[in-house]
Amino acid sequence: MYELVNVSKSYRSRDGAVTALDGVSLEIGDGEWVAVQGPTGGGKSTLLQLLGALEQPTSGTVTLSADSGALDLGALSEQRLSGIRANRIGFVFQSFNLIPTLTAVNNVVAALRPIGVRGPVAHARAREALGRVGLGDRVNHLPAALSGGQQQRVAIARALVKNPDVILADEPTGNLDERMRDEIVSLLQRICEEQKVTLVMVTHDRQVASRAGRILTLDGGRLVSGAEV
Ligand SMILES: Nc1ncnc2c1ncn2[C@@H]1O[C@H](COP(=O)(O)OP(=O)(O)OP(=O)(O)O)[C@@H](O)[C@H]1O
Repeated sequence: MYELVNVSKSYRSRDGAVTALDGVSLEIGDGEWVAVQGPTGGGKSTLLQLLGALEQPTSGTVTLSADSGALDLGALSEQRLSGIRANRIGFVFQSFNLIPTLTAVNNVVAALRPIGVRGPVAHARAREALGRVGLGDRVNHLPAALSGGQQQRVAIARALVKNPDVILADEPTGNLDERMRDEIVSLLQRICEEQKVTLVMVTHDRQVASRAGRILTLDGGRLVSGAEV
């Protein structure tokens, strides 16, 4: 799915350049579930942003497999990258990031618009995705009328509705209590297994990470364990 070769990422800040990732090389296979751990500032979110084609590496290569051959994400135009994000990558965040003025179903429909799926077809697909995450009876609720766990289910439905190849989740259980955490992780695990979707999850929670097939540990921008498949 992904191959990273000697990837570094620096940001310019007022105090000079900050190296967020430093010489990271790794592979992530199709359908793998990988957890990303490490101390704060270690580079976890930066890695997810590179995998999500939201940022490009300062040096090294990030390649994403495609039917047409491997795509070098650092060499593509913003237009191509946004097409890849819209079609192939689902994002799930700690703070859910739902649009507060849209109902659950319309939040999910919004993920289909950039790939040209609209109208009744989009609504049918969104309802079906909400059914898959156990929210078939909440489709017309606004986010504020849903619990945190339910809002995260809507966000998962929104990520999955386009049938992505990969879900990138940044602390998806960070705002949930333990019971909700376990439900959300089980849901993501089950759906990704069923749909053969690759799952990369940043988490500070060791119990969550222990359920992944592999744990990557980033410290000071360097990959200190988990590179080997
Ligand atoms: N847009 C940016 N501009 C400047 N510096 C940044 C930017 N994004 C990240 N950094 C810096 O890069 C380093 C790695 O940040 P990153 O957010 O990837 O770490 P993290 O492991 O996700 O941390 P946390 O667990 O606190 O979320 C940090 O020193 C951070 O301050």
